Amino acid sequence: MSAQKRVFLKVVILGDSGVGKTCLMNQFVNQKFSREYKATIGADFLTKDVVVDDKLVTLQLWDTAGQERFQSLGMAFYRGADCCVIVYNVNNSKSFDSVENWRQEFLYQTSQDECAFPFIIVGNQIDKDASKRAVSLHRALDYCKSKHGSNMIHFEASAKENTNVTDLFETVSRLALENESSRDDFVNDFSEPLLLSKPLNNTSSCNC
Ligand SMILES: Nc1nc2c(ncn2[C@@H]2O[C@H](COP(=O)(O)OP(=O)(O)OP(=O)(O)O)[C@@H](O)[C@H]2O)c(=O)[nH]1
Repeated sequence: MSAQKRVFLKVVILGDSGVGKTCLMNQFVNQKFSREYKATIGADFLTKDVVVDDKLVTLQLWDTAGQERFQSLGMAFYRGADCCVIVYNVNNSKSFDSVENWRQEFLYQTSQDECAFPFIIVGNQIDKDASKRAVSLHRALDYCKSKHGSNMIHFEASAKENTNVTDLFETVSRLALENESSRDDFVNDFSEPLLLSKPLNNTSSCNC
């Protein structure tokens, strides 16, 4: 197979402990879900080859620790990100309250332009009983709208039931690609990419 130019994109996934960051990433990359909770220590990454609008892309997805005692280790990996995903659990109000703290911490650590840098906010675990809901879609959209001038998109998802996970990472890929400017591209062999060429849908909000 002939070598094609490949774009290398870095995505950082943040959010409180237990919201499902690892599970979302595993569902997208390995099509697997585990009920077992194993805390991420520092940060860990997986890669996935995708095609976005005829461009070959290697996504490097960094899963960072939500647990406070491991967080400072993970911050070292924020640098060079092309997109940031912040996850909360729709059944846990505190995890939603933390979203803005994660965003501010990321902006502080990376000195990114608050208006230009792309953030994707994800309400995970929507598969659980509706009576357990603590964060309504309305509340989440209001938060996004309140960040006037920011490049922010909101999704709801379930890593367990694989709801919206592909659409979520398709949007991540597109936003990261748009944002990518000064990062290194490289030429590499290309094998079995996931084709991401259909129009975006299932985005529940708001490019503020
Ligand atoms: N019902 C349900 N459970 C989920 C979902 N996503 C994750 N979980 C469960 O939530 C727990 C925590 O998931 P993780 O993906 O490890 O959470 P994390 O955000 O990576 O946690 P840290 O590594 O501590 O930052 C696990 O027991 C998962 O099985 C989901 O969409 N639905």
